Amino acid sequence: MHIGILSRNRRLYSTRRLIEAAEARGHTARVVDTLRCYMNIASHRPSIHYKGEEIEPFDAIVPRIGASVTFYGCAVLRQFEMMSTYVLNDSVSITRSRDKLRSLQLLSRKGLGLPVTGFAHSPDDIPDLITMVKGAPLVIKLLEGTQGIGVVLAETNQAAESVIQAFMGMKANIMVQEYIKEAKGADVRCLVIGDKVVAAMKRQALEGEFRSNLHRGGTASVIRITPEERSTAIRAAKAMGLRVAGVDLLRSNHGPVIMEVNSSPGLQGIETATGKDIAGQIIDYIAKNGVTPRKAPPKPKG
Ligand SMILES: Nc1ncnc2c1ncn2[C@@H]1O[C@H](COP(=O)(O)OP(=O)(O)OP(=O)(O)O)[C@@H](O)[C@H]1O
Ligand SMILES: [Mg+2]
Ligand SMILES: [Mg+2]
Repeated sequence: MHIGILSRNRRLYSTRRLIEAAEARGHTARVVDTLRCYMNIASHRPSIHYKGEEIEPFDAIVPRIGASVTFYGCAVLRQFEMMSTYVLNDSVSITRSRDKLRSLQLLSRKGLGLPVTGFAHSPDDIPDLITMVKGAPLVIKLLEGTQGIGVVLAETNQAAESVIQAFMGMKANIMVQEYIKEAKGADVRCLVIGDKVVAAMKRQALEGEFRSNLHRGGTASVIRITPEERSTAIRAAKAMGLRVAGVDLLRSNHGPVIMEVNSSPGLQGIETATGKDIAGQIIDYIAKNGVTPRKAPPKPKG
């Protein structure tokens, strides 16, 4: 196979590992800088141009699209889809996963466990919103935050009210969530490939911190997950339409609750914690399940 890895930077751990894994299996791989792809979308024969030339055909594309380039990255990925190239995660699923509210609404519809979560626009509705999510302690989150930045724990209703007011005053989109205290500052990352959880790790927050993000000083260790956690993670990835996903769970008193589903999960933390060759498993999955024949684009219907 000839695999294209959509990534901004070839030196990133996950990108490097995917190339290594592809080459180790006798495939070829090329890093394509997402932001250097450009295209004529009105052409009757969809194509992508790259640094002055039409890009070569790929058997599969592995999108590694960072949160800051979601919009353009998904447009490029959609163009590959137009060209009938197999994409590991498709543009619709990635767009979906980047909107925390939309994701939680979808997961809820599938009956998956979630922390009680509320969302409101008007400051007039704050007291009611706080009551609706059962009062403090509450977690308040910026919808577009990452790496734990913009996630605040409010210990009292009064603190919650002023933090929500402040965020609303800044026109920031937020959601308000029940604080899962019994998780004790830990979450579980399940790495899903296809219909399997291939690896799982526990991330534990620093002493005195509730956010377990590795960027916030959290530490990762290998963990055994329960059958219920396993099936929750697999169903969550499926509900989102993702073939590869990092599903983050909290261990609550009423079973696993999903915090979020990541569509470009990092490989460094989980490979280091578990010692598993996740990049290799991703390439093996594509070789087995992916790769549509390149020369036969589907006939237009109707
Ligand atoms: N409702 C909650 N109850 C308990 N702990 C929570 C809750 N929500 C978040 N946390 C803790 O805070 C951390 C960061 O929250 P979250 O993952 O939602 O945001 P983020 O990491 O900033 O977003 P992203 O992962 O998309 O970058 C989580 O890993 C978890 O440890
Ligand atoms: Mg997170
Ligand atoms: Mg995330």
